Amino acid sequence: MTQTAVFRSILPHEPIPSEDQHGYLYIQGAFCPKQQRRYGGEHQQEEQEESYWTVETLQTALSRVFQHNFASFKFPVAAMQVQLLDTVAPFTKVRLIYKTPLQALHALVVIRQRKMTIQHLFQSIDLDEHLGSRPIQATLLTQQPQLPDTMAWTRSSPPKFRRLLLRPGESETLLQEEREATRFVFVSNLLQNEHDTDWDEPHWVAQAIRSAFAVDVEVFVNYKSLSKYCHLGFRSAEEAQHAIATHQGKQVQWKWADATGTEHLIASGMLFLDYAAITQRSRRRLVRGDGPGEPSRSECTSLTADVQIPGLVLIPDFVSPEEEAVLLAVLDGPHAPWAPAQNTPTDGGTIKRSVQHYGYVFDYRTADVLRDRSDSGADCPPMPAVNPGNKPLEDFLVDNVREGCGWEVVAGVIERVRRTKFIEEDDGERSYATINQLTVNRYAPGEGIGSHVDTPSAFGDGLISISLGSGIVMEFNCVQEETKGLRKQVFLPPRSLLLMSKEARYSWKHMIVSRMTDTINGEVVRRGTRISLTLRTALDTDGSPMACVESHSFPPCWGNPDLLSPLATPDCERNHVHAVYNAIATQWHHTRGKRGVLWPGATHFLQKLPPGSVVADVGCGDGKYFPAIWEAGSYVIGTDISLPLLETATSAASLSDEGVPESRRVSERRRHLRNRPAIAVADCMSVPLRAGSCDAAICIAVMHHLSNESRRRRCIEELTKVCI
Ligand SMILES: O=C(O)CCC(=O)C(=O)O
Ligand SMILES: [Fe+2]
Repeated sequence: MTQTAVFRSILPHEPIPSEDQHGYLYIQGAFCPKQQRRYGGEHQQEEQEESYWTVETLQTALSRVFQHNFASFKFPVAAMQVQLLDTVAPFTKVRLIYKTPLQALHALVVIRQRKMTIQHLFQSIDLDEHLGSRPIQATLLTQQPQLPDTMAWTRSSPPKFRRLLLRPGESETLLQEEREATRFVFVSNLLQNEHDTDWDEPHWVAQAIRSAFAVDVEVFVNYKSLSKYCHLGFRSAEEAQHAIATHQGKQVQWKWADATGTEHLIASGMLFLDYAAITQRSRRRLVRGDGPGEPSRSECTSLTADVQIPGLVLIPDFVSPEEEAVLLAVLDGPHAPWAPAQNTPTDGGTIKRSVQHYGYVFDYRTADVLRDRSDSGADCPPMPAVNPGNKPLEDFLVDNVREGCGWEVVAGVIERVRRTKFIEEDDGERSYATINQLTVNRYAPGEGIGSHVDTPSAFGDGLISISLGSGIVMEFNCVQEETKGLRKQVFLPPRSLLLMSKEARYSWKHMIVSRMTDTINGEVVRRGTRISLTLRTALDTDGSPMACVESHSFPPCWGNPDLLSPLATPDCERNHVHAVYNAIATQWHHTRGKRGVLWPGATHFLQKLPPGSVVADVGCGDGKYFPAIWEAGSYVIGTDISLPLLETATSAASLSDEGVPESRRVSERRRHLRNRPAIAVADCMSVPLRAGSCDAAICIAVMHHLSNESRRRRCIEELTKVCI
């Protein structure tokens, strides 16, 4: 036995491994005397004394306590060895080694039942010190390796069972097969209703049941409600069948004698047994996260099926990887409408993470929704609206994902959420069609969100959070009086949807701890950037849902949606104009570029310009009009948003006269101009030429590519600007 041995805690339902040579108990508390404080007379001066306890003194004291049978204070189980696991004050961890696992179990039960404190322990050896008065925490340990996956239920989430009874519409053959295959058994008439106060120690009851059935059986008792039934998990279906065959209808009277010799009645009456199975939800649990040597360590491994907070639902893979990529590109892209930093202060300063609000602004200062969108700072972008035409929503999403139309995909995913029928315990199906507010949170590694309940008067029931990019652990803290302080962690995988409704929404605070890593399944995982979509129903002051303010105009931006900034390139232009020209630039030039026909009106206009004029050719493409400008005796400065197209204007093909009709050739006199045309990559929304620096501007076959009126107006303004 060395200090480096690996231990894991035994949960109440687990069998105590019979192969364990010894019994191990882990106890926790502050085993060091409190620093003594003396108050000096009138001046109330505080004088502190350093703790003089050392590892040796404590080791001696603890050994005296635990290695003797102190009948007087009813701690009759002497340990073989006492190991102090900490080497510095306040010495919180101690491991006791007993001769047998059963002895360790007895010691555990005594410590728990007597709610033993450290003060209590040391009184038995007349140690007059100021010691802690909080109950010691005791856990039974084993050196056995982890349980097989099928048995490794987490502490907070034992499986849920159902009786294997024939339900209307179900096949009898199927039921028979299920009964033959299950290793779980329902037992009733087993537990006493009238029990003494010492009775309900889980390990103790479990031990009694085990000795009646089989040592290796798992025992699942609902101790909270002290119901008269329990479930047993045998190692195989055959063992389960055997147990039913041998114990059905048996008259029993089981007692359990504790270490002091006191007998406790566990069961009396006629047993009834039946087949049981675990429910679908329980199957989805992850394996236990207890790390080696650290009993009861809370780890962030749980899915909602484990944490069992009523109203908490997690749907993995709610968005596809393709949808996620497109959503991240727009929501974290250059045109994402982040809220100005001054819009996001909390009491303690400015919140670190960036946020976007749609529909209604959530004001972190007042923890309320800004209901009047005409107020300054309340004019966030409207909710992205779907426009699927006659298409089913999912086809609309597939098409827009393929085309990379990100805002349409945001709108489609919101609509998918509104149409989702969530299965909630007790209530059956429920959907949240009234969703009218979206907050996008961007968490860089190390960023989080403080513990909160979303303001009940600001948002209705049903808070939805979709995780994109990195997964993260969300922590829930119970605020309900009876179970206050209960803490649960849920891992939110990327692309999952989390619903918080009812108890999970109103009686639990949620938070994301600001840190760089999460421990998932015992493994420390670095966080990446997480973008979350929080979808809620903003409420009016009378509690009714606010109107849904939505728009098909993308990209969304702050301010009046009718006055969309013309400077922002809409996705449809980016994807259907820019990307297309970039891709086809060379072919386009060959097939219709220089060799195509010029507009007669345009050539006429150019010829009428006074010689020596400077002409801006905005959206010049491959420079098709350059020769006509030069031949008219003018100079040209060409701009275009597509670099590949501009490159064709200076390519070898452009410089050669091969295949170019006589009328389109550049004369010898103008050759020097052709060899180094003045060109620049530029957006026609912002032409980089000084106002009035040109004599004329042309903009040919461009305007129809601009997708809204404000952009077309803006382009014309730019053309006028360079000439006037
Ligand atoms: O990022 C999340 O998933 C949760 C955000 C949240 O709780 C909130 O914005 O109120
Ligand atoms: Fe929240």
